Amino acid sequence: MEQRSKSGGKCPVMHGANTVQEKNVMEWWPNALNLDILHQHDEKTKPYGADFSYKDAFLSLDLEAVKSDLKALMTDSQDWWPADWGTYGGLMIRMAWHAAGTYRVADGRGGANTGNQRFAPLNSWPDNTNLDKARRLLWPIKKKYGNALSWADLFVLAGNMAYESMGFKTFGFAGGREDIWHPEKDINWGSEREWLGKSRYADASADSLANPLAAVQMGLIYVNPEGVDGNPDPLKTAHDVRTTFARMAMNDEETVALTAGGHTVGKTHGNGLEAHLGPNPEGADVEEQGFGWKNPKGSGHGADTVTSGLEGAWTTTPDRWNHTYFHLLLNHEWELTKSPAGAWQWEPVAMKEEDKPFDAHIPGVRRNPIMTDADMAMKMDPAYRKISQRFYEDPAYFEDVFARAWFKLTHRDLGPKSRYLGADVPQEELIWQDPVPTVGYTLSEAEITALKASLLQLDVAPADFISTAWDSARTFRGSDYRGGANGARIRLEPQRSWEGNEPERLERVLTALTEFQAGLEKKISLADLIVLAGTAAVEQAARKAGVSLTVPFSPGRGDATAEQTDAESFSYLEPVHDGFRNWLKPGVEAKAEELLVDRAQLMGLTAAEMTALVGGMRVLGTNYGGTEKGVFTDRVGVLSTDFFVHLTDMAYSWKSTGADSYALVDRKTGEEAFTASRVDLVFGSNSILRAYAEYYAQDDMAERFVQDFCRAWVKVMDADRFDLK
Ligand code: HEM
Repeated sequence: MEQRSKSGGKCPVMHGANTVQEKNVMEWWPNALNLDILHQHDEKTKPYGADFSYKDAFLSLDLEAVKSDLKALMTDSQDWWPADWGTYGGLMIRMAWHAAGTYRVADGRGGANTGNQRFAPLNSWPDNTNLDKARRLLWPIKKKYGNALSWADLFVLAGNMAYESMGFKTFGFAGGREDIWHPEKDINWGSEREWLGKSRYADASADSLANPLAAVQMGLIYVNPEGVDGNPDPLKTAHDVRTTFARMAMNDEETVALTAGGHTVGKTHGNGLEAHLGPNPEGADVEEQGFGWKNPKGSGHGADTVTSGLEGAWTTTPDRWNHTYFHLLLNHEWELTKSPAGAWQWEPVAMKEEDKPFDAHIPGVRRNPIMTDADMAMKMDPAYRKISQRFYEDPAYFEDVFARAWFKLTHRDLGPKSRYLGADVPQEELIWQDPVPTVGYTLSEAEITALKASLLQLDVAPADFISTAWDSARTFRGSDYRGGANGARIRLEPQRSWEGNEPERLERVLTALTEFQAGLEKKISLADLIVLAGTAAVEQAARKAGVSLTVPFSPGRGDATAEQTDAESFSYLEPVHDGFRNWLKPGVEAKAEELLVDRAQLMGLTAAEMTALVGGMRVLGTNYGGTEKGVFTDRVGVLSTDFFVHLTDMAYSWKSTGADSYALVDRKTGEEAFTASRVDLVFGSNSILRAYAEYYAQDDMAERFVQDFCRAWVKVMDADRFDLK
């Protein structure tokens, strides 16, 4: 940019960088479909080769050595960022909590699973102030253990070891979080262009926070510690806390436990003015080397630290695990005061000296403890108060609830237990892990072939087998590895009643498969049979297109029971659209093509795979409700490229025939040849999707298309088979 202005337009040769950074090509069309999200975290961004297995690398790690190094680090205070009371425990726990706390159950995105705190925007969120120091303190350990320990795993493990070094026994630790190498493009952090702008609640009394967002202001992990929009009022804050923690799948009890267990140790920092802090890491000068929030006051650290602007510790002994949080909160009167930085906080009206914590850096000096507005909510909100009282009276119970909630917080987006790695994985099976029983059988190729033939003899339309297998698998989302065909939860509530699963058709297919299962000598799970039947039908459709191939099938899925299924939590996986089966629930306002791409991203599909699957499903007769819309073929059930061929054929023109209704009109006769939905037309109108559609419409692509469709099919069916990976 500067180069061009300096040259005054005289020199036609651009010196230096030839790529223009300031404007992304697509910014000209702000409403264009974002297909980029399908290609994020491409192999090209990864510094190691495609054959690197983080799983193998992690399993080679001496976890006990890492843990003892981390414990030693907690009390090894560095002059460049001195530890409060000689321990980094509080700082490391806050870092782990902020890494995990971005998780939202609505779309499964965010969370601790990717190490995304290293990148913008999270590395520079106002709420993450000074966590750049926490990460840099960890660098020697990351450097020492290298690729065998991801940043993502290290963040969580550091939080655990912080607790252990301070005397709290954690519930366990599982590794397996693979780092990403650039920020996610798929996470909606909110549309604001201003940090800490107005609260996202249009009305504090209403539940108006748009899903999937789980923070009330841009740049916060959850709520404003000073109160809604910075106005202290613990009851209003309680409402914000309840909504936002529920977005992270935490109930009231877990919420109180987490807040209290978190604030049992460490402190807030506000010994100076936040306004004087330098730019955040992403915006800071090069000599800051990735650090941000340079603090001009005094030493800039230690006793002078400015983070949130609040100042003080919550408990009597914040350098170690203790049980004074509820004692101080519940047994004292608290009044509103301002920190040295001018932030609202609560301090006790009166308190015995020995109940007060020592200053973090000046020996022998005691300070008033403080509470944020959120802590006060734990006392003032009636439901939270009851829980706080119970925890106060039964510290062992509190410890158990907190240990479990901390484990859930930091492990939820790692997915089911089959993805957990390492010797510290807890034995106990937890309902939020969506457990699926393991099966003991194997199937030979001959057995699979025989089963497929018998399944196709059943009185079920092949398209119904395909739809059922698809519906059982399509709930999978790679954002938190939930959903999928494994477990056969499509036969349980709430899934079997979901509108998108066409309950009546589903019932028919399930009844046929259950009877078939009962007649088998070998016990085979329904989850396997659902996928196998769909796969057999796909193979048959391929054969009808003249392509004979065996679609790989990996047996080994289990059938989960209702007791193993958290029905409420599964309701988040309910589809409101399925662009593959050409369905948009009436009343859903989002653009169908955006929903399609979002779903494809969650399923881990590339744009080409998404295109192949849409094109294939259109000709297989799997449209929702058996509709004709988007079926551009007169040979339904043949895995042909007809959808693409007709879509790109200039013999037809398009016209709109109503809401989400279009027709393909024969230019010569003027007759409507096929009817279409908006999603169908997008494959002809969006330049990128059209490129894929044209690719498959080429004369020599029929066989290749069948192969691609089948590969993508297997990818979807096996998306949740972590046991195979
Ligand atoms: C209810 C919502 C919460 C609010 C509003 C809140 C707010 C805050 C604030 C303002 C700070 C001070 C940061 C600083 O100035 O250094 C802080 C620190 C801290 N928070 Fe929270 N927090 C919440 C929940 C949690 C949870 C769930 C945990 C962990 C389970 C947690 C763990 C910590 C820890 C350990 C610190 C101390 C950091 C240090 O010593 O440097 N907080 N929190």
